[in-house]
Order: sequence, then structure tokens, then C-alpha cells
Amino acid sequence: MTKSKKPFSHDTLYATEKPKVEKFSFNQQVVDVFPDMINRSVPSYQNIIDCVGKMANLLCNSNPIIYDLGCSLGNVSLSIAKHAQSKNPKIKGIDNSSAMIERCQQHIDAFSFGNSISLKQADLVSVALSPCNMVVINFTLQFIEPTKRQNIINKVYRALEPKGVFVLSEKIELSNAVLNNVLVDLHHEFKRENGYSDLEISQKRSALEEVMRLDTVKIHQERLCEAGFSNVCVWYQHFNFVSILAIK
Ligand SMILES: Nc1ncnc2c1ncn2[C@@H]1O[C@H](C[S@+](CC[C@H]([NH3+])C(=O)[O-])CC(=O)[O-])[C@@H](O)[C@H]1O
Ligand SMILES: O=C(O)C(=O)Cc1ccccc1
Repeated sequence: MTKSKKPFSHDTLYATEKPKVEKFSFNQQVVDVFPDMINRSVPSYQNIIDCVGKMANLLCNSNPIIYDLGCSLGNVSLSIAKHAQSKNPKIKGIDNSSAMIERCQQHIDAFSFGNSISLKQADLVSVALSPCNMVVINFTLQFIEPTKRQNIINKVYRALEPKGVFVLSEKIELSNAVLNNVLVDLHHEFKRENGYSDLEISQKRSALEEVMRLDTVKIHQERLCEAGFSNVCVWYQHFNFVSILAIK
């Protein structure tokens, strides 16, 4: 029997007070509200998605192989398929959440780009990457245990062909506590403006505490340098959300 395609819902996961806030996980409940949650929680999310598609078109030659690591519902993959259509990309989306991958496949099937995107359920820590021309990790490294991050970046570097493109987007923290608090407050204000209450903001913050560990931009740059990247810049920042471009 085919699964019914439930429409996505408004995110109210943390709207009522919980006796105990469980650790955040990318389960079915999160998948069902994911588009609403990510757009209302990540400043300039849609703009970053569009720009990454345009970068693929600008920076890749014909027939590129492109990884979307931590693909969720495939928004990066779909943006690349759309903006870089004339380059005939072969896009590989990977995510370790079975609920996400299943819904991502339905989402991609609804578009006509299905034959350029293939999906796989796997953990970024252990998955092997084939030779490729571009890798995107959009807001996913932050969910991986910090001690395992360098190996993933090394693996990306080794898989990329010369002139290969790496886009790494992350929520960050600043080592300067005064400035860090300002950016955190600005982000919370962004969430309030998008309809989240103080209770929702604080319960989600507790849920994410052990699951999402943030690095500074300096740590990210050092990891990229350690892996071998010599061309690295921050190409986008909105509050405490950044996107870094590295070219091999
Ligand atoms: N170890 C892991 N291995 C593979 N996937 C993982 C792992 N840990 C977490 N994930 C997956 O990483 C994704 C993070 S969301 C990415 C948004 C997307 N890139 C987007 O541009 O829409 C970001 C967010 O929700 O803030 C989820 O789908 C997890 O299942
Ligand atoms: O919601 C937040 O506060 C965030 O930091 C971003 C986020 C977005 C979606 C899932 C997990 C974290």
C-alpha cells in the first residue's frame, strides 16, 4: 500500500508546556512540520537555498556530481536541479533519518527533477563519498558529535575533484560573550516575529542543547584549512547563521 501524502503542518511542537522536554530528533513529528519550522527558525533560509543553486550553476562544469549531505526534504538538491539544470547535474542526497528520506523522496517525485536526484539513508560519519565536483552541508554538521566533524570535512576534501566546491552552512557561536548574546537575542526576536512564543523558543532551546553543539567560525575555518582547503570565505551571514564557501 502506498503511504498517504499528508500535507505539511504548522509547527506547534513546543507550543504547550511539557513536563519533560525530550532531546530533539528528526522523527516523523518533526518531518511533518519541517518546512514551516525551518523557514520560521533559520534567518534567510530560502535565500541561502536559492544562492547555493546559483553557485552550482556558476561554478560547476557540465555533468557535475553533487552531494547534498543532510538533505532533509531535499531543498538544496531541488534548488541545484532547478538553477543548474543546463549543466545536467547528478545530485546525491544523504540523510540518516528514515522519516526524512521517505518524505524527501515523495517531495522530489512531485517535481520533474526526480531523475537528476537520488537519495540514500546513511550516517555522514560512516558514509563513503565517491569522486565529486560539489558538496553542500547545509545546517547539518552542527548535529554531529564535535569530535567526528574533522573526519567528515577531510572526507569531503578527499572526494572533491580539483576546483571542487564545498558549501558549509552552520549556526555558530561567537567567542565574545557580549556579541554572542546580541546575536542570540536577535535570532530569538526573529523567531518571535515569526509567531513563536517565549515558551516555544525556550523549550526548543532545551531540546537542542545536547544535540546541536555550535562551533565558532574560526573553528570551522581551521577545520577546512586542516583538511587542505586553501580558498575559504564566509559568503553569507545573518545573525548567528553563516554559510562558508571553500574551493579545492
Ligand atoms: N549523522 C547524520 N548523518 C546524516 N544526516 C544527519 C545526521 N545528523 C543529522 N542529520 C540530518 O541533518 C538534517 C539537518 S536539517 C538540514 C537542512 C537541509 N540541509 C536543508 O537545507 O533543507 C537542519 C535543521 O533542521 O536545522 C536532518 O534532516 C537530519 O536528519
Ligand atoms: O530553531 C532554532 O532555534 C534553530 O536554531 C534552528 C533549527 C531549525 C530547525 C531544526 C533545528 C534547529
